[in-house]
Amino acid sequence: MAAIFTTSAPQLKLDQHEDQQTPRHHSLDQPLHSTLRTQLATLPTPIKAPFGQMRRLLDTLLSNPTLAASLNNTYPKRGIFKTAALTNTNSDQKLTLDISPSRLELLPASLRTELGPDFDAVVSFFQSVERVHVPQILAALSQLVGFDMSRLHAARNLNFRLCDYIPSTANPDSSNGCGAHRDYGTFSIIFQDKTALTALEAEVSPGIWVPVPPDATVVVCGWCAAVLSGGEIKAVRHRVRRVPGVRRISAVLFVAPDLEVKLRPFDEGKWKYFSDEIIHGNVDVEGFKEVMGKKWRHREGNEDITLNGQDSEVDQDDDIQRLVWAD
Ligand SMILES: O=C(O)CCC(=O)C(=O)O
Ligand SMILES: [Fe+2]
Repeated sequence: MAAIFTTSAPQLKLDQHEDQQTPRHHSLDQPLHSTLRTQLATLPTPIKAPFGQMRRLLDTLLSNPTLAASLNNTYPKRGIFKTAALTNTNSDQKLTLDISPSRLELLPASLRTELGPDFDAVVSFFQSVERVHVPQILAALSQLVGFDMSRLHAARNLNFRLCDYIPSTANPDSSNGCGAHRDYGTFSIIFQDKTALTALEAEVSPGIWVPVPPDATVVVCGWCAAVLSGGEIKAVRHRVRRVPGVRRISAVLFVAPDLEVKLRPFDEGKWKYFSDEIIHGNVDVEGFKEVMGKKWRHREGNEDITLNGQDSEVDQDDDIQRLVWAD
């Protein structure tokens, strides 16, 4: 089913779904590039994620603050293992472990040894996903948008992230595992540990949230894909609902264009839908990541910001919409 433009809001809108029970992401018989166009796409035969080792690594870091501090000291600017949810009741109620390729290079060999085989298993899992699935998805996106996306993704602007939705956060009754957002980059591959009850949800039309099956490995496109494709690819809003007492782990590989890539639609015919900032080539990936980064770190409890004296989620999303789209 094709996506459509509307003239009043020059953003891709999903067609109304006849039956809102399931997100349109798991039609495995459709080629990947056609599902990426409007919704989440499912990877039919994903690499198996080592969730047992992931869980053990997260448990080790949580129960060993000295080890966690040594890890965080290798990247003092932001840290690696983030635990704001242990003390912040309003932020996303999850812990994260962010190990980008560049941060990995900063790890001393002795610390790597201390982190042990579980850490190694997690790193090699992400490296396999990068080797196998990233080219596959970039090829599908290239076919969809009609230009070679892989040449914009040569410098490994990636992040390997584990999310741990532990029950014992500062706000154990909260259902907010991960607040509604769009990812900043080109796409993210989300592996889930099959935990039922808690759910990753996608917004299939404004205000309509639909759970993704807990055993699906999904591809969610982000803002960079939406802009570069001239709105042909949708940046899907998603969130994670949490259930008290239930732990969920996910592993996410975020893929973004190289930092110096200008965020401007490849097809000039689409420029009219975008802001002056975008069409004049004033927004590059690095600058856009900086703006978005403040918002997601705020949502995750790792940075304080106020926007126009407020910090509501709606304002934050509106801000990005204003930066990207024409009035
Ligand atoms: O945990 C998940 O399933 C999704 C997490 C997510 O959307 C994110 O970290 O951007
Ligand atoms: Fe996300």
